[in-house]
Amino acid sequence: MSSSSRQVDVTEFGHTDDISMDELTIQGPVAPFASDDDTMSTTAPESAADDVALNRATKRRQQHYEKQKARRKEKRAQTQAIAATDAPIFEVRDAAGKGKGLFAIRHIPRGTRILSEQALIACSGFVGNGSVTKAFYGLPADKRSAYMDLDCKTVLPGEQDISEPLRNQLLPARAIIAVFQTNFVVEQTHTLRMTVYLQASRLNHSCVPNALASYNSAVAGQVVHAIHDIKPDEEITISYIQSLEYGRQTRNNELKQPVERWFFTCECEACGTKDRPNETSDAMRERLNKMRMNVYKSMSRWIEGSCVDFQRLKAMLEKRVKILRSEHLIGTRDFIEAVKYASWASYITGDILKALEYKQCEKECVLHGFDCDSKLYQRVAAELGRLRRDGPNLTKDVEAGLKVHMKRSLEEGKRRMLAGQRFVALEGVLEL
Ligand SMILES: C[S@@+](CC[C@H](N)C(=O)[O-])C[C@H]1O[C@@H](n2cnc3c(N)ncnc32)[C@H](O)[C@@H]1O
Repeated sequence: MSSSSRQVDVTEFGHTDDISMDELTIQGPVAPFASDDDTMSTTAPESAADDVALNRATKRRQQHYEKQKARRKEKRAQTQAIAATDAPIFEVRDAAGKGKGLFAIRHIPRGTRILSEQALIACSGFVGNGSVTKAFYGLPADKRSAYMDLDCKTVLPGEQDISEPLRNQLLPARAIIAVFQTNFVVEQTHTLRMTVYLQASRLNHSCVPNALASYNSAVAGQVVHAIHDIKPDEEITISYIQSLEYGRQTRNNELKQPVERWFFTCECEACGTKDRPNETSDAMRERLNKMRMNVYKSMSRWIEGSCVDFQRLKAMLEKRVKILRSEHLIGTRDFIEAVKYASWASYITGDILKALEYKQCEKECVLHGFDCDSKLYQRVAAELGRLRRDGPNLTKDVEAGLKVHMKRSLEEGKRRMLAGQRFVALEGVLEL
């Protein structure tokens, strides 16, 4: 199917924010789609033999979906059982060489909401030293002391040669800023805000994270979900960087962008140690980076109206998904993006069954990583529902949705970059 020159509506594919929960439920087995569009011919039966083969394939798929559905139901029951008990599922403990960290104290199944928390301090608009100290002094005494107990590794300009205790002794207000700089997260609400949390701020970084942290507007705060099953005593980790599809060196450089905030070099299983770097993983992540860049380039060209070989793009995206799996990155933002694009590319090349499979996978990952009260889940579930219902008749919507999504991602990237740069304003701390 040629997709480069087609005129498209600017309706977002499947986007709706006010969808009912009924619409979000899976709508039974996938029906084979017949199409009067010859570009969809891979899914349209041409003879009785094709018909029989297609029915068999559909039946197999149906059984596969039923099994998956039963497995999901069982998992969901497990995570709900955990959420229903008041017993803590994690604790804050020393994490060798990393300060403190969060550790599971019992088995945490994938998809469990590990924590849901409101910000201790939130600053919006132009965030500078003044707004952070003002927010701090607005806290009750017990919260101020809990805040000051958070990590404050940050070294501000001009103080490289002063030891950490002395730095904070000399300039107490400086410690307030340093705690903020070490722990803030950037959140997209109706505006961009920078926040510090008491518990979520204890999460350490890994390039093979087992949890995902996000802002959830339904709870007006951070939520953290297990994206893998987590064993008792295992550390709960998240990724501090936007993408994990980079080689080791670049990932560690990313941790220092746009300014050094955290002062550590990651030694997770994907990084290895300085003396024994994990070269196999490094090669895989470099490959992922190249693939991702190629995908972005192709997509940008496509947005600008050039022709793109979607068959090749689809093959590359499928490879990307495979490598992400082998790197244990299922459920991460990178993985969700990869399956989303793989679904789009499959759809555009006429492989609707694959498009459905990838979309189902995306929905499952979003369910585990963000849960059903997130806007993202509601959107993806609605997209899957529409894909199931309307199959091949969505071409325009799919293409338009893809373009809107790509443009939005690029803008979001720029906004986040600006937010990070804005915070460099805190460099002026020594003038307090
Ligand atoms: C947001 S805090 C995380 C919690 C912190 N460890 C604590 O004790 O409160 C960020 C700091 O944790 C440490 N950290 C996080 N991830 C790490 C890692 N993978 N290796 C070493 N240190 C890490 C760094 O000192 C960083 O400045």
